[in-house]
Amino acid sequence: MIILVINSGSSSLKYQVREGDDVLAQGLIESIGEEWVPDHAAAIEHFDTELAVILQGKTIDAVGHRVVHGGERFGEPVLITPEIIRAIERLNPLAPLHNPANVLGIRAVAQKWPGIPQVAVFDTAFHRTLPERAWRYAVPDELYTKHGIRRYGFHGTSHDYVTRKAAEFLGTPRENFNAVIAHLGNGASVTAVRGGRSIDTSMGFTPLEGLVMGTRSGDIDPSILLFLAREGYSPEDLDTLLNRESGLRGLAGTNDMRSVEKAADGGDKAAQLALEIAAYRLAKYVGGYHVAVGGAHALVFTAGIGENSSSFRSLVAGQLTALGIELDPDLNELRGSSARVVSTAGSAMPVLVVPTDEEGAIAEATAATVGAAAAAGS
Ligand SMILES: Nc1ncnc2c1ncn2[C@@H]1O[C@H](COP(=O)(O)OP(=O)(O)O)[C@@H](O)[C@H]1O
Ligand SMILES: CC(=O)OP(=O)(O)O
Ligand SMILES: [Mg+2]
Repeated sequence: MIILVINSGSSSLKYQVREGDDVLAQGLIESIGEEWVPDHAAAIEHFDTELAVILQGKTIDAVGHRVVHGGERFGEPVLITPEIIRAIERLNPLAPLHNPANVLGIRAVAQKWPGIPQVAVFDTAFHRTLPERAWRYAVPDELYTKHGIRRYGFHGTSHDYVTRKAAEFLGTPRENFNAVIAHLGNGASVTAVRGGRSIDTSMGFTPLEGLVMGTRSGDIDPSILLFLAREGYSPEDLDTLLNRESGLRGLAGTNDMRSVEKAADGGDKAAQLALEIAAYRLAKYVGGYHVAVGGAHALVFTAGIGENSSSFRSLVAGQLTALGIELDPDLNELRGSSARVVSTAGSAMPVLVVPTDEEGAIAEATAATVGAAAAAGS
């Protein structure tokens, strides 16, 4: 089965064409909204020509989409229908950077290839096992019952995949595996895994809570919003401020970790402080989640920063000596595309780097969902 996987961001679209474990094509279209790629439909036209060459007459059997917010309704991957699109759209306000783009991607595919089965795979799904003490905010009940205000958690496809790979790598049955998983990309989140399931995670009602991210503030005192609102900031101003102008960008002027590290190496004090704050905040979560899972068997780094930045891993580990965590400087510098240990033999728990593969996991889920629907229909 040939599957096209689409991960639509607000201004970019990542795609992969997979046949089983083979990646036949992949790409990234940036600057959607600019003149040369006005919208997501135009982005699809961009890679359609390339697809025709690669597929050589074969056709795509199904399309799998990463959908960031599934709310309380969506757990398992679902076959997309017009009703499902509307339900995803109703969740737009909860993931303003992500869900509207996801819907645009789905509609663009439906328009381009009418009738092709499309599947939505939700970032929130893996966190449906959170116990209530972790997903409840300490606010009056009607905020939950009326507005659905609770912790949902995100990056679930990645946390789930990385949990499976890490357990396999260590030879631990998943159901006995406790770990702290740090997904550090443009968006960043950390998950407490107990018995192979998510029991707590740093992102909350939206992907804004938790760690310092590329452009997002992560945790702040909510009174700051009230204060700024009284100073005349509108809801849109606050949204832009915290979702797009904060995090590494707010502290150091850029959301790209490579640029922050380069500036810090060159002596830029703001960049050095940004790294320190981001590492410190993550280390505090790791300590908390080590307690939450009843003793982690591993600390796992993944995604763009987690997989590639040895210096950020080292900054974080430097804050975790109280847990007996110790990185091996040589192993930490080694690069690789498969799971590996970066800690010393004497470290109280292994520190792993496990490359994530959200697209592979989405392709697998898409094939399974389409297969099951076909079996049910025949
Ligand atoms: N070699 C590297 N060293 C440090 N940071 C890196 C490196 N490669 C990628 N990154 C960082 O990873 C982040 C992007 O991660 P990624 O997982 O691709 O994000 P997303 O999927 O959310 O767009 C960026 O901040 C980028 O600078
Ligand atoms: C949910 C989220 O933050 O996703 P991303 O890291 O792709 O922005
Ligand atoms: Mg990502």
